[in-house]
Amino acid sequence: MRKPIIAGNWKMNKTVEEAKALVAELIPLVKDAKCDVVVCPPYVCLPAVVEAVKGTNIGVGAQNVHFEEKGAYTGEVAPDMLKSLGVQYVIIGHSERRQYFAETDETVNKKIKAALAHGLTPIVCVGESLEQREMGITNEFVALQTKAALYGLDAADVGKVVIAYEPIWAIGTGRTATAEDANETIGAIRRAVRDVFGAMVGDSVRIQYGGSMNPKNAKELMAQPEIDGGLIGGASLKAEDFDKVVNYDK
Ligand SMILES: O=C(CO)COP(=O)(O)O
Repeated sequence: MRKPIIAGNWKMNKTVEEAKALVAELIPLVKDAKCDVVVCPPYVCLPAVVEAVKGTNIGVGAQNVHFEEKGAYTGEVAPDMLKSLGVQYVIIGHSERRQYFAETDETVNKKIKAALAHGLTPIVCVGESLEQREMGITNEFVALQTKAALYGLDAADVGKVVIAYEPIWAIGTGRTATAEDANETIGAIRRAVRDVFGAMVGDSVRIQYGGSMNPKNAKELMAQPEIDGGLIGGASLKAEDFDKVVNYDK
């Protein structure tokens, strides 16, 4: 059985004060959740959020990481820096980073390896554009992205990775993939993992859906056999909404 994992990607939202207030509201609401609960605030909020969630069931993730250990990389943050703060997860290869910040399959692969080497759990994002979906190449494209992201990893490490399937056209648009489409594409991602790393790893790797997932559609998406959780943008910015997604089963 794969334990569901629901993570909030706050993107570039919340000051430190706002982050503390949101987490304080969230802690009692999600304390009995059956899934793993993660929040991914901006870098500057990480110390305060890590401190605030101590002793609770909420894990903390960053939204990006550099692949080098240290050095002349102005503006970047190394895996060790996150680890020493008490951060457990890191989102890697979000489509916004691929689109606006020149993230490539190659840098995504390097970042995943660096994160794993430092004991951070990568949340690796893959997903097709609207054009690719309309061309009918969604499954091939996400399989390719997945194989490129995980290239050269040990099977044991792949088992620790979380994959997030986020169709680009569904992010922040209010358009969600139908539960069946999301399930089918996630099935294709799982087959890609199985092809390279074997059935055991393919069957155990957790794959989230992301893209306008919210209190209204969470239950239906989570009922799909291939969907092991969610990566939530807009609906993770309000405690009330994120609570309803995390507690989709109540
Ligand atoms: O990109 C996302 C999470 O990483 C999804 O964002 P929305 O939930 O706002 O569509």
